[in-house]
Amino acid sequence: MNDMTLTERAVNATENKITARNVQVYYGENHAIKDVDVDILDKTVTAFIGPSGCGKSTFLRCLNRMNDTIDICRVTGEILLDNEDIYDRRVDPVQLRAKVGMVFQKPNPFPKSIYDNVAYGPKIHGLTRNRAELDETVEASLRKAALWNEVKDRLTAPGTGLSGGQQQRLCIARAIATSPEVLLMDEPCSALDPIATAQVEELIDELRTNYSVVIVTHSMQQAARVSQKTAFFHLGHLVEYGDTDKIFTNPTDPRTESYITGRIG
Ligand SMILES: Nc1ncnc2c1ncn2[C@@H]1O[C@H](COP(=O)(O)OP(=O)(O)OP(=O)(O)O)[C@@H](O)[C@H]1O
Repeated sequence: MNDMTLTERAVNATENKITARNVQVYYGENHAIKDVDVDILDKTVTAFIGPSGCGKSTFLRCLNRMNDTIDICRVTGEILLDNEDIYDRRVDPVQLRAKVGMVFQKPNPFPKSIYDNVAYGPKIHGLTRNRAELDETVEASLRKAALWNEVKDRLTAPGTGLSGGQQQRLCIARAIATSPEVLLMDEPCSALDPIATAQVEELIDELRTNYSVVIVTHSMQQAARVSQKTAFFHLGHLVEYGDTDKIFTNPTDPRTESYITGRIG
């Protein structure tokens, strides 16, 4: 894969998918996210970068309320998905997470067959009416995750028997199967070899045709390759957010410059 091909493609979306205003996150006394305002665009890949511990994963988890599962974590401020407050008490977090899917650092397929891994979400959310529809959803999701050709003859084999890169694409297929609008990816390539990483990066670029994708990455090269927008976090603050090309070639804030030139982080 040519490093430049992905970033050269023009940003084709300007609509906001997620709007965050004045977001604060606390773990007990630790104020981990401070005054974050950001607009995440639809049909765009947004990269969150910054030194270890700056709050990238914490803020990512705010976007589908995964922080709800951490007892000591408290989130304040406003996060809107299509102008609706995702922290409104009427919002069911399980339904929200079907709309705002997540892929984790380490591939984590369920100890089930390849088919059942992908069918799980549509089944629990009642998205298909019969087996034929479920089969279609499973196939379409595996195709979108660029995995179908590799697994179509062994759908009943365990998902955990696939290679690391295939497992990660299976997890992406599982996330896609509930027809999400946003995909959150927390360092999705950190456990993968360079070939599997290139495949997943290629896939991320394809996914933005249909989804808003937000990716946390430690790799600035990866952020430059896959994203159109980049947010740089430092000590819990969102220091700078803008076009990826601008952030990497002509950042406004000296802290961003120090990070991308390797002086901090
Ligand atoms: N489950 C948790 N319980 C308590 N504190 C946490 C928890 N998760 C994160 N933190 C704290 O929140 C701050 C931000 O951590 P976070 O993992 O979001 O940063 P990060 O930028 O994603 O780091 P890394 O790049 O190392 O993954 C840190 O001070 C961290 O110790």
